[in-house]
Amino acid sequence: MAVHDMTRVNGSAPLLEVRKLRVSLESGKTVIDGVDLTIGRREVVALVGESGSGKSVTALALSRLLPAALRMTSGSIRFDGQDIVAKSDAELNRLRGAEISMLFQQPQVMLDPTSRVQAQVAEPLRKHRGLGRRQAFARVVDLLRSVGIPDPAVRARAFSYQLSGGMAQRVMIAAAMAAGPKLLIADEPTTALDVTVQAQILRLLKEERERHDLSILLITHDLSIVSAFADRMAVMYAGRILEEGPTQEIMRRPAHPYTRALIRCSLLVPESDGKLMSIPGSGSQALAIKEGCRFAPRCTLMREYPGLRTACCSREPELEQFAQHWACRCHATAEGLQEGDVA
Ligand SMILES: Nc1ncnc2c1ncn2[C@@H]1O[C@H](COP(=O)(O)OP(=O)(O)OP(=O)(O)O)[C@@H](O)[C@H]1O
Repeated sequence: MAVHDMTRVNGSAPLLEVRKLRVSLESGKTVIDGVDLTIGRREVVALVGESGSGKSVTALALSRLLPAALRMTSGSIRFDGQDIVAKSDAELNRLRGAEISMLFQQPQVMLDPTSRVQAQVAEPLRKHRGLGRRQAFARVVDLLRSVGIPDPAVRARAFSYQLSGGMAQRVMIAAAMAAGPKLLIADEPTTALDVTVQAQILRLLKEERERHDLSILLITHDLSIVSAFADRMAVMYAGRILEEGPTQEIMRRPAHPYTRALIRCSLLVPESDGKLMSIPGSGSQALAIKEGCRFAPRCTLMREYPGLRTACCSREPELEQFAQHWACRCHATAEGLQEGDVA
């Protein structure tokens, strides 16, 4: 049996390697339960899944920015040869913004309305690159120009409340890119924007990746964005990754019934009964399941193939390899794939 281990991506050592990450609430309740995640250099990896599945907590854990109520209880995080878990607060402070940057959903909320654009974009330049006021201003204007902001010297002196949502997100990207990070974690970066602006921002992120050899972890609910933008995707459910691999392969041949349901929901095409597809039940109770697959209570295969019940409900299925991607095997077994079809 192939073991889920991606120590190399496209033949080279990955930029980020997360192994068996666990995060719990102070009460002891586990919210991230053994996540493995690998991001190669210049690779875009999308993390998808329902609300509450643990995407944002995973992203925050990567640069050790968990809120006080949550703590990492085990696992390893290696970034560019560095052990993130062993780093001191001062070392993490130097890393964040310089080597790992973050981009969030609501740019107008994230920007300080009382401070000028130039101050906010210059902050990482002054902190991590030691630039003086004048040099930093010139660099800010260059950065604003590079993210497509017209009249950058004028906009640099504006306050962020004077910017549209799309412009504000461009400013956030300029600030995130200012110190030349290797990894950008983008948590729903286009969700608050209208669709035409969404496309512009995604195009800009693609350009940034090309220009700066950037790797991106993209968190999104939107599978059309994943399909257009991500090299690989990881599907998260109740604190675990259920399926992971090259985006186009998973979109064409999803193995896990949860992934299949997500893809069908995203198509917004009515089912045979005329209703739009939805996944019955909710994932909110799934973390409480101690044995077996967390998706089992909502799984259509479980109803169609009662023979699966013993296997799926008695132990958490391990991910196994199908062609180039990973998911649990019992679903393939249920669908009658022959031994030879499973790598
Ligand atoms: N500050 C916090 N305090 C307590 N629990 C939290 C906190 N932040 C997240 N959680 C819990 O951790 C789990 C994962 O939340 P997370 O925000 O990572 O989900 P998500 O997949 O990013 O959802 P969404 O798509 O809605 O942002 C949820 O059960 C959530 O309630």
